[in-house]
Amino acid sequence: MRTLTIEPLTKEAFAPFGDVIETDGSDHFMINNGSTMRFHKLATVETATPEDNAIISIFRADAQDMPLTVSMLERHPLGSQAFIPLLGNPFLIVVAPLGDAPVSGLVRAFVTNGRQGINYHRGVWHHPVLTIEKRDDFLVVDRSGTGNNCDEHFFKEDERLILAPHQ
Ligand SMILES: NC(=O)N[C@@H](O)C(=O)O
Ligand code: NI
Repeated sequence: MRTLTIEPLTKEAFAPFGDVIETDGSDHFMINNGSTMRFHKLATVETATPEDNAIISIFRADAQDMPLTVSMLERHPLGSQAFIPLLGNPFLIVVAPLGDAPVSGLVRAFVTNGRQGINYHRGVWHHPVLTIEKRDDFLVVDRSGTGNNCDEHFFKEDERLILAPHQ
């Protein structure tokens, strides 16, 4: 099984999968009579139909045992999904490009710097949220509506991957 190389998250590297929500290196303009910087439209919320809603939730996630065998990825075919850390901790991301199924050889892993969130574009394969801390909180912005919005793909045994952040 391939051990994933964990890359530092950058807008450029993550572009095939979605947006990086961060102030570093992001355009901004002043509002509120010059007292506030607005880092405007860092990402957009994708939905599928006019009846859909973009909703805001909080995920309180517990750490997975590491090293982790990545045996599955999921995607949301009807909308995007954003994770913004609430406690300033780095977290891990595992993604694969759009397609009918994730391709094991194209799976990539990233680690955030604690000041970054991400917005998975609609249909991008990703692992459910992966904390580094024992428990961590995320603001999550994603789509609510009718229909199935979560496809899961389970890798064959020889396609599984290893995520080993502490090695
Ligand atoms: N199921 C759910 O809401 N969470 C996943 O989509 C995830 O990416 O963590
Ligand atoms: Ni998800």
